[in-house]
Amino acid sequence: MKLRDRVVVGFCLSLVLVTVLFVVDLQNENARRQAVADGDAPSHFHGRSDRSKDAIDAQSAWNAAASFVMSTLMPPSQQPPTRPGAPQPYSQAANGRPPKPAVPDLYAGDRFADLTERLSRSSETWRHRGNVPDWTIVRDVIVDDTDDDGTTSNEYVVEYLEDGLRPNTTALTIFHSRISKREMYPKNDTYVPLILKNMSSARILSVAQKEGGTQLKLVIEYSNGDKALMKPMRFTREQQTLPNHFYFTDYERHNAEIAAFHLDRILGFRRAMPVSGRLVNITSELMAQVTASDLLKTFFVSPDKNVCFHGQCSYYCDTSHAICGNPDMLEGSFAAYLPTQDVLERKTWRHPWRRSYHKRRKAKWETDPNYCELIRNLPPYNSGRRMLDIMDLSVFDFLMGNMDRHHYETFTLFGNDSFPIHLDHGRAFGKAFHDEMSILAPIIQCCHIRRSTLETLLRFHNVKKLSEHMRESMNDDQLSPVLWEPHLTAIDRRVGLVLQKVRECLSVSTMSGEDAADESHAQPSTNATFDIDMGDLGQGAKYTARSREQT
Ligand SMILES: Nc1ncnc2c1ncn2[C@@H]1O[C@H](COP(=O)(O)OP(=O)(O)OP(=O)(O)O)[C@@H](O)[C@H]1O
Ligand SMILES: [Mn+2]
Repeated sequence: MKLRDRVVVGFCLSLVLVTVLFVVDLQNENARRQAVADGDAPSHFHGRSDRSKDAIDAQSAWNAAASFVMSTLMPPSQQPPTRPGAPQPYSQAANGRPPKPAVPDLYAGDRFADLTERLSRSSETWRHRGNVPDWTIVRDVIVDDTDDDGTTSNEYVVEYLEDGLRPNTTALTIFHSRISKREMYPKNDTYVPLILKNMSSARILSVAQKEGGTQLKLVIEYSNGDKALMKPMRFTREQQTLPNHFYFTDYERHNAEIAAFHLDRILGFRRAMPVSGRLVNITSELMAQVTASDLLKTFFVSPDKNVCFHGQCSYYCDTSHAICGNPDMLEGSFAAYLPTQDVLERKTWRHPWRRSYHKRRKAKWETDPNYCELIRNLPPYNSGRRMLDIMDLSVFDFLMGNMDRHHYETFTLFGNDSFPIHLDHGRAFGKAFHDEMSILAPIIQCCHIRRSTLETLLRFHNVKKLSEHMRESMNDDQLSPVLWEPHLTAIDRRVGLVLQKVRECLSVSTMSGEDAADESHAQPSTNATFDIDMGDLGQGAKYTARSREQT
């Protein structure tokens, strides 16, 4: 081939090559434009075909779906750690993670017709009616302790103490004079709303720290001389008990105190003092009214320019656990003050189903299934109302998840046959997605329930839900909504769980023939055989409130 021919062929070949390169480049350019129009970043995709883009899209969608499924469905312990040794999330809801999946409500569709039928049987079939003189022989599950005519005899503080109480000039002093042997206040009491209103709006005259107890509380005095016990807000409503905290190291929740008062009233117990929420200004309403220097010197301004204070107490009273306003507005619960001890003395009792307050030890009742037999032989549980009051307290605490019932108090004026005061509910409403069945231990182990309490629970289960009553009742509170919704769901679910336990008690007692009229099987008193120290069950002499954890 001549040189001229070679040049022509080479030129033609390079023309073809340039044309091919041009066409390829044109295709890429079209594809890039398409990718931009699809919203995809060009850098993800230069030089790849549509098929490979689809594959990448599918892969990333799967990865996202898989990581979502992993994070929502798998328990945290099985999830691969994001970084070895990385700190684990500190709390459940406050950190933005989705709340736990709903807890199944096993008895939502069960109307407990068997329990309703049992309650409808004529009164002649009730073996124990009125005061129970001897609990060692009672094996009835449902016990009716109202008198034969359906009434309950009562005595009032005012009949005894007219001279000792402050003059009846405020709603609270009148309330004090009407405290009775049966209850703190009567049904539909008109003084309760007045007291709630005053506590949430009256001018605060003085502020001091409450001695005793483990966490910070303030004694608030109003211009009319009335007092309230204030527990300040530490966390938002959604904050749950920290997973690694015991019941005795849990923080107190101001909203739990408010909700517990409403729950006690709705259940018809009326054994708690009225508690109201209030938004206060830390600077002008609290700090300005403090006179004690040891409290005053704990107030400070945080780096975020919020006003804070921490007070002095044995748990969580330091700079790192300070109570802070926003920037100086703070929520708190305000519990109406009880009459002073020198006027109306109270007695402190160790709760028979008290927990161990120890991180490793168990209480006697947790290991001894016959524990109730010990208790039913002991005063004040062996006669009168106290046994049923402990069962009521167990229902009350179970519904709100309160594990911190170490002691309770009664008014000594009325003797042993008087109600336990429902006090100190700051550690209730801590776990909305967990039902702590051990709180029902008194009911499970003794198998007794007061007839009126059972009727009330059945009504809440079958007619208007307890959560609806709670929502309505708490609606007027200044801090409404008082409870996080999952706690209200939990309350309804727990009503079903109590009813189921009562049903189980009834079926066991029927199977063992204890339902028959013959009571000859009554247990002899086992007073002589106690092998544990029950010495301080009757009083709280050994009780120190400084730090409750047992070492
Ligand atoms: N409304 C009230 N009026 C007067 N005194 C009260 C009132 N509520 C509680 N107290 C008293 O204050 C003490 C401490 O209150 P509370 O138990 O609510 O606080 P706490 O810090 O949770 O205590 P603890 O750590 O002992 O459980 C109680 O033992 C009780 O005698
Ligand atoms: Mn407490």
